[in-house]
Amino acid sequence: MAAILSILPFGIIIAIILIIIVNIIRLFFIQYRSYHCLKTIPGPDFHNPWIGNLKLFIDIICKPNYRPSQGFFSLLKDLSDEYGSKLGLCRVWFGPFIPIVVVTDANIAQKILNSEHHLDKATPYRLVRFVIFDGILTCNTEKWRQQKRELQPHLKLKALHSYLPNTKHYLTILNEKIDQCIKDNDGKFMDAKPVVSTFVLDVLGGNISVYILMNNHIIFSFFSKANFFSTEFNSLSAGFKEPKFIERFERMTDLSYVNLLKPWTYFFRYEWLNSLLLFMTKNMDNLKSLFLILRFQRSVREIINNRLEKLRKNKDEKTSMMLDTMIESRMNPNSMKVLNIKEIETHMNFFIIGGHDTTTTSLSWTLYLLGHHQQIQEQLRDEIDQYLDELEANDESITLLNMKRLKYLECCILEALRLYPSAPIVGRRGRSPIKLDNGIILPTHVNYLIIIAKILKDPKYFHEPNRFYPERFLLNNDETKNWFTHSAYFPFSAGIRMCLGREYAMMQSRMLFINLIGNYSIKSLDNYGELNPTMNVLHVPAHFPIQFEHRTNCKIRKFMI
Ligand code: HEM
Repeated sequence: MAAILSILPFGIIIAIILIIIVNIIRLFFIQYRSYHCLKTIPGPDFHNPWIGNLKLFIDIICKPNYRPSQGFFSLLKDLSDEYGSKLGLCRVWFGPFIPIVVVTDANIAQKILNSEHHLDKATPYRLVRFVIFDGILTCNTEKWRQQKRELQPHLKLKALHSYLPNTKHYLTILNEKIDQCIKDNDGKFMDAKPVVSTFVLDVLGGNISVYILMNNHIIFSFFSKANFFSTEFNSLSAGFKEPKFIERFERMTDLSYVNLLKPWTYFFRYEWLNSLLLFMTKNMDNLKSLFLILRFQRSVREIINNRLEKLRKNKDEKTSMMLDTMIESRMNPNSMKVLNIKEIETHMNFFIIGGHDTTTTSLSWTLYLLGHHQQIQEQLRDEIDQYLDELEANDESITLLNMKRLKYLECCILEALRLYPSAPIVGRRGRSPIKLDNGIILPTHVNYLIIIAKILKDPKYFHEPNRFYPERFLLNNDETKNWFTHSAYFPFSAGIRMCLGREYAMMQSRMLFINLIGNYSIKSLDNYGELNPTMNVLHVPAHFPIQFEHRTNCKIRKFMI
């Protein structure tokens, strides 16, 4: 016994060394195999697979005053322009461990997105985990199935119905603010983005947790309780002032791209520590951003805990809203799955951040385009007026179902998303090889970055791809059939891991534009085409000056009550 004990430490050391050696050999083997397969795909030259094209990326990130994520994405776009036009894909060896295949062909994209073995997210998604944790957007397949089951009910049609009164409530406040601006400043706003962004944020906060709507006043909303960073919430009441954490999130996700260049970050999973190191080394202001995010996360936790306490004391206060439903799973002994505080927090974080940025981007660009295309705005106005007349004649109110009658409105929103997709790139990682129609085999463990933004403007599928032309969705000709058959229009991604919030986003967009176009005529005050959209993790929202003018005889207001 004593002899065994004396050699035990030695045995453990040998075992650890063996595990390391086996893993290195395994990695080497995977690397070699991937290298061999990917050699056939066009892409920039490199001399060995351990370093690959890393230098290309380092050059970008080391450029002074350059935004890392912007550089990263424009490099991918440039590479696909240079090498990807023939096959619709190119490879870049993002050494030492990440071969990346950049996809710009609709058919290949669909093949990957619809494959059961390609549900894992690409490695770069890990970089934003320190902000939104290992939530539904970034987690791997096994965890994702569970998270989807938990989140899906809150984004289904039944839940969306219950979100309508809250959305109407915030639209009324939005109108009051715009009316005030018409009185004080001729209806001119220097920047349209905060107008949209604060509305989206308040509605999201309300939809998570509004539970009493009394005399048309919301008594409890996630944000009004949050008091995030002493910024007044609701943000609409604060006069279109965006809370600080929104801007900080943008800056931090941007900077986190620098982590992509540190191979150890792929193994070392404590994202927050990686981030702390990164932000500390950059500058104090970035460090402040990090602490702001941590405070945001702490506030979210506090709200959940307080609400839990309250519901424990009085179960009858429970509503059907997202936060309460999740909390209830903790108190109900018959629950299929008991969510812990961390899991609820992860869902809340994702809902706020994921739901806010994407929708704000899409709405701000739609507004921008409508403000520059008066004829299209006119046509939309006619459709909305006719819809409101019908509602009035039939004594109906605005509902999810009847809003879908507004076909031209839907076309405008979809066309704006085609030109400026909120999520311009999606990424996947393969658990098995995939064989393309042209015989090329893409090996396991490859990261795919699918440039949706480029596919949505592919002239093969979209005639005059840079034109804002909502009617293209109504046509029934060869062009439409072509992109429909090839599923070339997918701004919400595709396959079973596509956007869960699509209907939610469409509802919010429809409501906003029925209200804005119904109430005002809108003019974008900059020169069309001068606004240069930057591609980031998300497309950057449109910042542009805008002017609202009252319409005469508008009927919309009585439908917002
Ligand atoms: C115009 C607005 C939006 C656009 C264009 C959009 C687009 C997308 C895209 C492209 C993805 C796939 C990302 C990937 O595969 O990496 C995605 C995922 C997702 N989106 Fe959205 N989104 C929008 C709004 C929203 C909103 C408002 C919510 C919820 C409040 C939401 C919830 C989700 C969820 C839960 C996922 C993850 C789905 C999964 O992995 O199963 N989205 N979205």
